[in-house]
Amino acid sequence: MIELNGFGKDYGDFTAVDCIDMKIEAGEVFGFIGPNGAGKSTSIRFLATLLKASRGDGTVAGHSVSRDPMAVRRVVGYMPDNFGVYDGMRVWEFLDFFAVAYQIRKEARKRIISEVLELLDLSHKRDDFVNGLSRGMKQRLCLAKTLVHDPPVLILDEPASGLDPRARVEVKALLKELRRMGKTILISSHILTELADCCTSIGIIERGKILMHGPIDSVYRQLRRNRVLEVSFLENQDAGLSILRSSEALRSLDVIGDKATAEMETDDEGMAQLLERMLAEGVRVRKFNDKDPTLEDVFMTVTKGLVS
Ligand SMILES: Nc1ncnc2c1ncn2[C@@H]1O[C@H](COP(=O)(O)OP(=O)(O)OP(=O)(O)O)[C@@H](O)[C@H]1O
Repeated sequence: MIELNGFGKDYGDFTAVDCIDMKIEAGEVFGFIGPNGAGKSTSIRFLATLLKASRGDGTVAGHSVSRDPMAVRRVVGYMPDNFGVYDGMRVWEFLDFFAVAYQIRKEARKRIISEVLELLDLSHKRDDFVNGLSRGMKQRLCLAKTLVHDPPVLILDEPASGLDPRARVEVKALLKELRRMGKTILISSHILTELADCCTSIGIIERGKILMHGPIDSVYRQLRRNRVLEVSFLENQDAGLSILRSSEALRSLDVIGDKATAEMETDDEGMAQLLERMLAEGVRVRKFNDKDPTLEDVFMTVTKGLVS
């Protein structure tokens, strides 16, 4: 649904984005992550047809971004990182303004505006002035305006930045709802825990280069040579620890009270055999947990923190 093919962007002598390839399938929620200045907004603004490529191209729903930007605009709802809302306009007028820009007929506009206001939980603010809304509400209104032409693709640049925790949870719930409605969503965020909950795939960019991208599970798996095992012992802890220590897969071991945290270089089969051995030798365990890495772990492993 969204592709970048050798896309690159220079600002004068400076290469902001090198030459990147990226593919996002229909129905995905793709988290685009990277340190400050990595090239996320540049790539996003190109896909939203607001910036010309220095090299390469991209497609959205099969339309070339460089050659057919008008077709791309019809299928994309774009929310910029620094959104502006027009003062002196009421909420419904703001949405009507965008609906007119998308050439939606007058009869349909009223219905569509009511629907998006309801979806974004802003119906009660319909006649309020935009500049009187809280930041969270303005952000929701901005998301509402990306939906008025019912685009299959949403490109959202930091939609939850500056929001309080409750408003963030609401944005997350909204993303899930939009995914359920069949939208393909590209979202950039610094808040990794936020993305981990709702993304199906991710791309990590640093210094204008894609370091890794794909379905979130496969990204985790690729980084999972060493896994972290957490064991809590109920009985025969010494036997359990000596089984761990004698394992060739063991890379490090921390023991606090009845809990052991072991870094193991092994696969699923190796983990299963370890548990079988413990049980066979009379070790009783309360917890045997093969701890999943977090998106933060992935991010810290993949990026070098070279951009600031
Ligand atoms: N108009 C411009 N002129 C010159 N340099 C620019 C311009 N826009 C962006 N850059 C530079 O290009 C690089 C990539 O910027 P971009 O905004 O794409 O990064 P980002 O990953 O979105 O960062 P952030 O997370 O801080 O928003 C940065 O070094 C930035 O300073």
